[in-house]
Amino acid sequence: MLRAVLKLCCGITYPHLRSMAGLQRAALAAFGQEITHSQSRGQMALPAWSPLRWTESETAALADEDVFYLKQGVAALNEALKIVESEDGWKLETAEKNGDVIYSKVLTGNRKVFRLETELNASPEELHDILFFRVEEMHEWNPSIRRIKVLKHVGRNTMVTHEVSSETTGNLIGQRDFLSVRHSSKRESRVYLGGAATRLESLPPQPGFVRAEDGPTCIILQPLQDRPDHSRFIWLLNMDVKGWLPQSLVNKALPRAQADFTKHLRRRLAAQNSENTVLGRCG
Ligand SMILES: CC(C)CCC[C@@H](C)[C@H]1CC[C@H]2[C@@H]3CC=C4C[C@@H](O)CC[C@]4(C)[C@H]3CC[C@]12C
Repeated sequence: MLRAVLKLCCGITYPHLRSMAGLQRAALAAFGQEITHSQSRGQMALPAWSPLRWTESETAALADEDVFYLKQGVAALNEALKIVESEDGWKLETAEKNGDVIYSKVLTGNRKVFRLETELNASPEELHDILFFRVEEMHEWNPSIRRIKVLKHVGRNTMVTHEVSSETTGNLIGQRDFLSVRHSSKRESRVYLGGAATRLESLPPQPGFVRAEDGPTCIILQPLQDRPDHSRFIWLLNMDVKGWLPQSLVNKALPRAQADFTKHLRRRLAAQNSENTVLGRCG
């Protein structure tokens, strides 16, 4: 099992590692083995971004099922990054006054995906906190979400979540539920969030709900060069909403849902910022 984790972490799945020269890769593999040894002897602190960064007990307790979700999460992030970083085939959908720009692209198999790019008034760390670690609070600031529940944690950076969208609020599509694996990773100053539809025996599709499939999807959070407390926000929406709906309706609703989500995220950040100002003044 440990070998599986090591193989996973040492780069078969991370694209920037896959493209490394042979010698570098060998060095990294050796480094990985060293880490695993030192870690099992409890000698070494790993950097914050490292996917190997689990406590000894967590690693030891990692069941095959956990490795499965971890692998799925990492693979989802990598696949989504490949799509979002591809250069050709993107078409401008909308450009808003607030800076949101949405592009779309049709993938093989006729799936249309959407890439929203904008700037947000928060650092990548703050957004990581709001969008990943505090994902269960999302319904409090986003009316398109009914509820989100974390069903399983694998370490700090991987989880299985159940999401239910709202039945109303500008949603042309109707209520859906999603079961997803979500994974986050930090490299240098960037934060990456990835996700994809997954399965969990204890939560099969629910009667009365259409289970949609999210992903492979990702969000990239990158600090602005001159303002590190602001972020460039790039979000790939890649969703199969399922059910019987005209494609033209779905293709209209998705970028709208994406713009809407970002609008509420902005409001959430503005509320937090004004709260900080008040607290700052009082303190
Ligand atoms: C169009 C209809 C069917 C759906 C509308 C609601 C959509 C936009 C909602 C439903 C569930 C939501 C996702 C739930 C959880 C996460 C994980 C988080 O780390 C980033 C945001 C992300 C990825 C949300 C993005 C927006 C989302 C996909």
